[in-house]
Amino acid sequence: MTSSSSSTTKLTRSVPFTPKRPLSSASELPRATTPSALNSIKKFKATVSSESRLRTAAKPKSALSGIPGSPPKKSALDGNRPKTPGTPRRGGAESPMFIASSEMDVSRVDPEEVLIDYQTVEPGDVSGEVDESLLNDYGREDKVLVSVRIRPTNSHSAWDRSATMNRSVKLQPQYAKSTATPPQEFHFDEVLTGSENKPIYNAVARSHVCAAMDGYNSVIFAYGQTASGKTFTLSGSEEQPGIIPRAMKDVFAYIRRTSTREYLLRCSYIEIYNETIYDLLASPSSSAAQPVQIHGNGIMLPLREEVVTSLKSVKEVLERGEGNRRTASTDWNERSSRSHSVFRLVIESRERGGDEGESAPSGRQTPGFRPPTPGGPRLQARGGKSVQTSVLSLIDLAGSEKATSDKERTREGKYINTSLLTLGSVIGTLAENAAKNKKLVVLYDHVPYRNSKLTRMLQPSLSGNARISVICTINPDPNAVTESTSTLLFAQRIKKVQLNAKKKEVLDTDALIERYRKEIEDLKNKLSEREAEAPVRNRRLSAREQLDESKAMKDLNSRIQQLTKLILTSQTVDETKGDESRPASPSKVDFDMSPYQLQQELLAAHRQLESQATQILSLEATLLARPELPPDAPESEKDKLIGEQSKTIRELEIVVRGYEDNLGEPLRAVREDVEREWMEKLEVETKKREEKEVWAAELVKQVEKEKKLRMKLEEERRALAAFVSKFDALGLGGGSVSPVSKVRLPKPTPGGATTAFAERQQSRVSNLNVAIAEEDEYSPVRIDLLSRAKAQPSLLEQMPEDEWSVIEDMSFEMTDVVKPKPSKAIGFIGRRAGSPVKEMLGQKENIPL
Ligand SMILES: Nc1ncnc2c1ncn2[C@@H]1O[C@H](COP(=O)(O)OP(=O)(O)OP(=O)(O)O)[C@@H](O)[C@H]1O
Repeated sequence: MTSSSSSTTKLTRSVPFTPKRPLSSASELPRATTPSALNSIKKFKATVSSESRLRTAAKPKSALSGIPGSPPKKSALDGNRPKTPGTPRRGGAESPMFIASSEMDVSRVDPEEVLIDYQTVEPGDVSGEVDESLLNDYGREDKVLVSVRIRPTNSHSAWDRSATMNRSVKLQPQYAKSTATPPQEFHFDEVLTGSENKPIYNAVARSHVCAAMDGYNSVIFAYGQTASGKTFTLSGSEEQPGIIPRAMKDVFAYIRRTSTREYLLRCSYIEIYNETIYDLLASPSSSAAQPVQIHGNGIMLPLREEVVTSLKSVKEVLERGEGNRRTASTDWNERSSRSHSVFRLVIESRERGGDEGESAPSGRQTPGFRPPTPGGPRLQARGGKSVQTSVLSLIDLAGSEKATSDKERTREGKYINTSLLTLGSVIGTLAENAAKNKKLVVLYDHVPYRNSKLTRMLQPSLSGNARISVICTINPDPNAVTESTSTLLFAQRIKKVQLNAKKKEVLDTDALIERYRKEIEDLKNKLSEREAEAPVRNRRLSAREQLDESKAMKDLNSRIQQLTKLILTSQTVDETKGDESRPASPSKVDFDMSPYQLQQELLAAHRQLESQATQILSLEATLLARPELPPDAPESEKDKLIGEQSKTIRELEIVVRGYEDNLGEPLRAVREDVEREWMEKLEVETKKREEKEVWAAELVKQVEKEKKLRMKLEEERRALAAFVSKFDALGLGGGSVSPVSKVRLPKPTPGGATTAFAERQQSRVSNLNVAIAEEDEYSPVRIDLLSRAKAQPSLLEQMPEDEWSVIEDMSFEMTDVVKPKPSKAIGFIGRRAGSPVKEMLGQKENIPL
């Protein structure tokens, strides 16, 4: 924390910087030692002050000289933990202290890079190197630590910060509104600049992180105009990790080095967008359906809190929350935070050893940190174990801004500006009240906390129960002088706010760590009871029951292990690291695997189980963290709770219904498509069928007709046969010689009666076909009859052969003697039959041919 000369030296070197938006054009002194990652950043040079007044006076070279690789300072090794700022030496105070909300922006964090494992923590990053005198100073004054960070610029800076020991900033006279009065000079704890985040963290945040680990609520927030560098300061970049990743690294480093205590960490991540609080760790749908509400004493519900046991798990939480954050491109910032974001780490800790049957390990001591004595002598005397609960809140406020060209951005800007304005007036009132307090005025002004979600959430912290560090970021461009002045005035006001943070160190049976510890003890007792009874009991039990019993004992054991794992100690923190380096589990069991590989497989499986168990416990914790109403609570409160829960259920139902509808819709659409397609096909088929039915009816009609014709023909055939018989009788009868008898009937020849008859038949069929054709040109019957007519043998052909033989016998020859005379009747048939048979047949008028 101490701003040493070394750090100063470092900071005064020119630092590269490329603002994402074109702020200015000129560049100042480029820095040769710039990390390559910052290549895209335009170069600039700015002098930096990272020293505080007292620090400079007391220890010109201290903590910051202990950058990576530096050995711990002697004072640290003495075991005298430096006091965190504002620490009131009132150990064991039981005054109620509630969790304050906190905000932080992680949008630029690359956890992979910044969340370095605690084992690789550089000595310079260890909290123990914080300068004790500095911490004492901040603690004694109980003031907010106010720093200003001037963003590097490529153009001319409107602000001069080198006036007074780099702790003050003054507007250059040529940019002042009036030349009559010289510009005001602003004084702060730190006035910093440059693109390096490490000195910023050391100067403005480290002491507060340590204070949180020591049991004080701590709030660190960045305030300033949009695009002035708030997110860069809190989250940083891959090359320049900001306060959040550095703070998390310090938390684990602190645990690793504090062998006398055990810790339980859980974190949450929220954002305030358009005056609604969203849980960034819940799914976006449930977070939207059920926004977080602030209840009495700043308690937020429903809020998802996740137990974290390693930097890796913090990284996961940060990544998840970051993914859900709202950022957008504005006129001033390519990726502007459109909401206030709060990352909170709840730290529960208690002294190790004693009732949990563990002795304090002989681990390394945090350099410069004396193990805390929880509860103080009073609690110790009671024989209880006090639990410390504190919250570290890291807040990235959305930037104050003018109206933008985008309608939606302007609407967001309105909410942002309103909440920042409320924050300003709250701070103003608090500062006035602090002044009145000094003057022993009893009547205080009302503080308008409730005028915005942000101030409501910050109420517990702002009303004094937290260590606060504010980093006000300003854009040094001459065209941003108005906004920068406004930011500096805010910073000046907040400096006057009086704090009185206290540790919450009580016999808290509700603390999660205590509940877990208690559960572990109960489980251990159960396990040892079972183990003691095992020899006797096993004799009575069947093999099956013995198996069940051993499984139950295994379950007990694994639950104990899971719970134990959540409680972090200087030793388990190391174990967590070990777990993370294990290889991933192979998906299939390979019997050719070596025993070592199998063991690794087993370990990976165990790890997976444990992480699931951790998740379950985390959820249990969330469940338990919900407020419980005592049985004697007023009915109105019960009704309110029931009402809220029913509302939640209803909202969830709506969400579920929405999902169902969304799922059902495509199915309905598919069904309709299929039905439509098949309906069309069905219609076509129905039409075809109807046509075929008509066709079939026509066929039946024609067949009937044909049948009738056939019957007629049959009659004719019979008549003809009868006639032929009669004719035969005529030819053979009486023995008398008649002119006829002299006639020798010729055998029918193809050119004779048979042919004539066949021709007639053919002609009849043709006539018939013509008739049909006239009726229906396309009648199937016509075609059928034609084909049949061709295939149909003539009546004579159908005549049995023996009958033909009769006719053959009857055959006669036409002689000149008996030459039939042409008659009308004969003429009737004679037009086509020239044979004698035809002529004779033609005499039979009743035979239609
Ligand atoms: N000290 C700095 N050194 C180098 N780059 C910086 C610095 N401060 C800000 N920047 C760059 O300027 C741009 C805007 O910064 P940043 O997003 O942090 O602004 P902001 O105040 O968070 O804006 P908003 O309120 O709109 O979210 C970013 O590209 C960032 O990397």
